[in-house]
Amino acid sequence: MEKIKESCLSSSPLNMSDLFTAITNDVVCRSAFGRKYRDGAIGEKFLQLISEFLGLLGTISVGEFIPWLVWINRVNGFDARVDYVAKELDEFLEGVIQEHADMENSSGNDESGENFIDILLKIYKDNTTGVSIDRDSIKAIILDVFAAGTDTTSTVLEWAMTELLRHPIVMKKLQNELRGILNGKQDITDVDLEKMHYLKAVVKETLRYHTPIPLLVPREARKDVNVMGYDIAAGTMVMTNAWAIGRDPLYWDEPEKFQPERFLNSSIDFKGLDFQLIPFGAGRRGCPGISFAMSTNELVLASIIQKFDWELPNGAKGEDLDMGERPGVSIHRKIPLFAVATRCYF
Ligand code: HEM
Repeated sequence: MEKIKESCLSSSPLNMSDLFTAITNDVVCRSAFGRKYRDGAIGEKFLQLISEFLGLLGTISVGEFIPWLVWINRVNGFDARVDYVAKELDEFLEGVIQEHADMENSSGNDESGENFIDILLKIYKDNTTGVSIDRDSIKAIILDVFAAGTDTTSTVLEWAMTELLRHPIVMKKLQNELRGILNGKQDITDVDLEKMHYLKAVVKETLRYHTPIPLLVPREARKDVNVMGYDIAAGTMVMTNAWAIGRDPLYWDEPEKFQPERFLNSSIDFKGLDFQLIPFGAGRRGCPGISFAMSTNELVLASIIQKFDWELPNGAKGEDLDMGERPGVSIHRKIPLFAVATRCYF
């Protein structure tokens, strides 16, 4: 907030895309690792590795689709990049785990400020719980949370802010709701968020209109099935186009318009039970991070929209914004979003 305030005082444009990436990195790092990993040589290396890792996840590997062409991955350097990133990330995560183990040894069994790694390490050491976990699994779980939770959440914030800047009436309506509920209060609580129905509708509409992972995560059919008249043989890789479902005119009125109002008097939710809106997938492998993601999205959006007025730089209009998308597992803006905080309310 201080950084935005500074830019507001000097009326300088802020790279909102970078800002949202930094916030979500910090939030997930503090929950998963117990501290931020942004500054210094280690932080820089970590961010660069994560970016490589996500890039590799989003790369189409020929061998995955045409198995006899798998040798191409060796020739074009894909396998070498995977090996390099796997080794470096493993070393990094080993270091993080060791740091926590050392801290615990030096400070006894202090429960204060316990984070995800501390809890996993406890399960690792404690064999009275009936649950066992090895060191590799700890590393895999932490990386899973980081990779699944950071990029996706910042994508939602980036597109939500883009749409708010393109739709000044929606922005004003949201600001009125937030300022009405908070009434000058600076800290936003869970109880406040519960009352913010328009905010929730804006986030839902962003998840529908800019589905962060458009093709979800591929699944494999375990047995022969028939879905809506289509035969799917056991072993077939199935991809779900959640983006297309979210824009299907059979289920949505004017699907190509960004209209949060459509969710105000509707019970449609994204928890995997209403199949016309499945940005988090569905079923037992559906996203376990929904609550974490929604709290982060709602809290960040509510804070920046309540505390500041926003405009596009150099008097640009919403319709001037480039809406191009960058390919990847989660779909970011092709060009970073810049905006100016024109007035500060704290
Ligand atoms: C807006 C943000 C997010 C979106 C759109 C999203 C979306 C998804 C999707 C589509 C899947 C695959 C579901 C399926 O195949 O049915 C998934 C899986 C997963 N997500 Fe999220 N996610 C988000 C945030 C998070 C966060 C914050 C975390 C953790 C803190 C998280 C952790 C995971 C994990 C661990 C899986 C794998 C689950 C499994 O394979 O059983 N996600 N997510």
